[in-house]
Amino acid sequence: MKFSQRAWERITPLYEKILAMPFNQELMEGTLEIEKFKFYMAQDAYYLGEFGKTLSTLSGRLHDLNHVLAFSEFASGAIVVERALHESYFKEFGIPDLVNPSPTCLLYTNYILNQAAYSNVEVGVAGVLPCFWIYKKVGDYIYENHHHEGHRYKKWIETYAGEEFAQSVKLAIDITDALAEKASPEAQEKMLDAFEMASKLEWMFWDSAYKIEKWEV
Ligand SMILES: Cc1ncc(CN)c(N)n1
Repeated sequence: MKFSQRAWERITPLYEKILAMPFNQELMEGTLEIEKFKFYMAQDAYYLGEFGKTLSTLSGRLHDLNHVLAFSEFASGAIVVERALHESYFKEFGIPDLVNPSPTCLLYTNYILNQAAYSNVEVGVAGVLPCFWIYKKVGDYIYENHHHEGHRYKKWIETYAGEEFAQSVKLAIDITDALAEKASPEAQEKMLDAFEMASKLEWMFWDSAYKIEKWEV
């Protein structure tokens, strides 16, 4: 069985929980409070900068030049394409440019950066795969089930359900599978653990946005 199949099987119950989260259900219905969406967007802007750095770090550590190129393009995609989405919402909602990361956002970004810098490269790659794959699946689910007329969060929905994003996701899955094929069984277990941990952190990220998480101290 391919690594990606094993990985998805491992997180399927968690993925079902992600779909059912109030943040995603209300975003799909268009009833999500603007304040929650604004908080999410601001935190996600911080996240994307760190995600871009993580992808660049991985690009520099990969061996196959096709993989190096793919990760360097993912890095610029995360910063350029997704930032465009954020900027339009930033203007619409008046979100400040400088964002202090919430506890969950800091935890998540530090986790992926740390894995990318200090774990075996295939483990670092497995740690960013949920950022691609879960967003694609959630984006498709929301796209298929939302009402299309005048939806408040249309631009967000179209970004993650779009063809351009789909191609990146497929490539990220294929690269991860290729790296897993060459990895030892122990390294493959670590890859699964990193994939699962990042999936949990995706859940936490949406949850923290719904709660408008604050630093208590
Ligand atoms: C938290 C998070 N995870 C993933 C993605 C999609 N790159 C995102 N925009 N934000």
